[in-house]
Amino acid sequence: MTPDRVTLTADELLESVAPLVADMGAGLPGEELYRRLLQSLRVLLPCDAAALLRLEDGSLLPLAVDGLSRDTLGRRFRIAEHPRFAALLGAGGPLRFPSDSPLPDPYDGLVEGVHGDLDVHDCVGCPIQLNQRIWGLLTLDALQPDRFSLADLAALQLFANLAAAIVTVAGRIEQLENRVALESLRAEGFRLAAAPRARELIGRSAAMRRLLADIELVAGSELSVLIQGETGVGKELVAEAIHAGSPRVARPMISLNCAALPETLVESELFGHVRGAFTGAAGDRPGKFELADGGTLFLDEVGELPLPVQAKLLRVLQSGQLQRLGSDREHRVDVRLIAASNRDLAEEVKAGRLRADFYHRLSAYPLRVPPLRDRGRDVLLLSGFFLEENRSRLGIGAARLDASAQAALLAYGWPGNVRELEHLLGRSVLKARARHPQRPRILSLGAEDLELEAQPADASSAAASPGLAAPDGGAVRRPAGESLQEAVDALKRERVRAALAAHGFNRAAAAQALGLDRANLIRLAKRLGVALEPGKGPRAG
Ligand SMILES: Nc1ncnc2c1ncn2[C@@H]1O[C@H](COP(=O)(O)OP(=O)(O)OP(=O)(O)O)[C@@H](O)[C@H]1O
Repeated sequence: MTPDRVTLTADELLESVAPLVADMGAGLPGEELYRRLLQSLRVLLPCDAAALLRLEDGSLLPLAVDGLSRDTLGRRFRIAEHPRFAALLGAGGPLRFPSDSPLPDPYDGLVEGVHGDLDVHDCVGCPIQLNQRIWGLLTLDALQPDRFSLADLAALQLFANLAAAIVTVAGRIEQLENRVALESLRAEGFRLAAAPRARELIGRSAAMRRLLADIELVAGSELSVLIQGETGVGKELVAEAIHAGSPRVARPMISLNCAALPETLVESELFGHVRGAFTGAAGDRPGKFELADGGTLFLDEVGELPLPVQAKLLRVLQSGQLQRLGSDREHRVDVRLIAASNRDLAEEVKAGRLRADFYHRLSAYPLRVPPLRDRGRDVLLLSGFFLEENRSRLGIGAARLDASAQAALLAYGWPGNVRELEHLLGRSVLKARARHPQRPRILSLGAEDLELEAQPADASSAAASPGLAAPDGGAVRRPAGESLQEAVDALKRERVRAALAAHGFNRAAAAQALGLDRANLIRLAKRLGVALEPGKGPRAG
């Protein structure tokens, strides 16, 4: 709860603002400046929560929060769904929502230390203007009604102005650090505005920051990028981010999942065909390579490409020339390649399943996406992001994680990574809603709502192998003398068998339980010699 309020004096105002002005001159990073701004604001205007949000594409993105749960930082609040935010953005100045305001509070359930509904409270906010345009919002919430006065609104306006100055300073510092001239930033802005936006990569952990810095570095180059990492870590999102940050962004990124196609079709998908090239080729058709001309070709599950196709692909990459199947006409293509795999491709080369020359051509710039268990509290940010998406989709007033749920999410090993978290939260919100037909204003998820399985002690180290798709957490046996790869394969075999049996050999359901694509499961089962039908040998279908 907030301490008793004080009356604002000019001295107090000066005292809280002066250190901030000094911080601005000290070259601190933006995030730290924003955090200090909120802390000073809460000292001056005692309250239970404060937030700084940036306006982007019809949503508000929290940049810094104080007194709100950590997962708030991952949430994206769509303005159309939050009337208080809409009112604040339209207010032109500071605005107060009294405790009897009928408008739902976007922070319902998110104020730290409050476990039930946020029933009686006082809330103020103020738009932040930059270059005569609304840049974002500052908001304050107090659990006590009538906490804020008219004088407080004036102080809030002052802080909103200060926030605008801090945003400008932080932006300048970032530009200087990146040694990017303002003009080129502007040009970049126009270029990006014209192109479709990549999905956002949520995360602030050290591992994610390193990855984001790598993405930024390689995006502007023409190098081929090989993205490796376990299943569900976000490799496709990383590919999108590289394309979005590249000079090719105005041209398309064309994707092909090499595991999803039968071998006979892969070549025609990649290189196209002419009429009559094979049975069923009724007309001329360009391949993905031609469609990606001037842009980026993203080959997902690249380790699944058959060896002859690898050789052909390598020739096209080296010469920039291709022929559609059944044609001898040469087409020139200018394509940047990004490839991804959840297998350890160096191992695949050793095992003779991947051509070494092809591997080296792909991995001019190798990137490894860290597993979710190595991203610390990013789990909570991502949870906030997915909860907000589900809340919005299901028309729920508010969805939150209680302390037990947060602890359980942080303790879990995430063998299926971000995809597993996304699906788990989607399921949990749906089930929790069904359990509460009276529709409470705040749907609060506890650890028991999450249905997280207990982790074996060595699950995370076993899952650390990039070749391992999705162990579901059973016991792991390690016979003496077995190599790591053999042990991993044995574990995979056991998991795939168990999943198929548990789902009556329904491949789609088993694949989903393992966090894999159906086609991937089939390939994996074939490679491991696991029967895809009851009482039979391995067979694709
Ligand atoms: N950092 C992130 N922020 C937001 N969403 C994410 C993030 N990482 C992954 N996701 C989401 O998780 C899901 C899985 O991501 P994606 O398909 O990119 O994984 P992948 O590594 O390519 O998986 P696979 O190896 O199985 O193909 C997607 O819905 C994606 O949007």
